[in-house]
Amino acid sequence: MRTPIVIVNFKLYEISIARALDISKSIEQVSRKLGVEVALAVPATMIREISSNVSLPIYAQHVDDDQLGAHTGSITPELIKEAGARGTLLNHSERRIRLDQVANVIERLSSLGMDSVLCVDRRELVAPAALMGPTAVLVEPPELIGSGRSVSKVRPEIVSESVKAVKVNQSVRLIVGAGISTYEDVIKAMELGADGVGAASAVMKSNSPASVVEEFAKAIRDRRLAP
Ligand SMILES: O=C(CO)COP(=O)(O)O
Repeated sequence: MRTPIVIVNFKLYEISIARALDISKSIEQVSRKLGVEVALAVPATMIREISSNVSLPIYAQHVDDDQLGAHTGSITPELIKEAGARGTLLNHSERRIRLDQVANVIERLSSLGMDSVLCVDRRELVAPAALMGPTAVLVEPPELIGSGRSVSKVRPEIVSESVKAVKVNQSVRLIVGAGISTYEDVIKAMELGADGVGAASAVMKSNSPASVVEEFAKAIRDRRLAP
């Protein structure tokens, strides 16, 4: 995973693959223009089409720990890799997995050379999550998700304390999300030491998703250029 990074979680805000592909291509142009890494977490049914047409890292939004065999409806690390994904969100507050499966799924993803973004809902879980060795920990207080009130603005201590906590494992990045909506939200997160931001509704509910991502990317670029 290249950081700093913007992870756009499409969630279920778009069900048309054609429209999701248009959004992805326009975000790809922004990423290229500003030289800022952007990953897209898309519904599993869209991974193949979008990863085949967009050079950005495409992530799944969830994977199961099921093994090959008699399992119905499972989405596994092997399946999303076959579809062209470079990684996945894991244990998102809207799609939890059993805690006893997290370490094994991270190991399976790592053995496939895939990124794992392990989601936690509070700063106290950042250190234990980092010790499981994911690529990144994404901390998102559920009460702020979809609120338009950003964690970096209304709960900056969650960001600063998570930045400290993640250092128990030097190889793990710290990404923050929930309510991230503006240039200022992103630059504040970066100033507090985050390696990136995760966002969904501000991007996907906008009439111009790429324009919102452009503001986020400008904040990351400007922070990088700051003395
Ligand atoms: O869940 C999130 C990203 O995974 C954050 O959602 P919002 O950006 O809509 O607050």
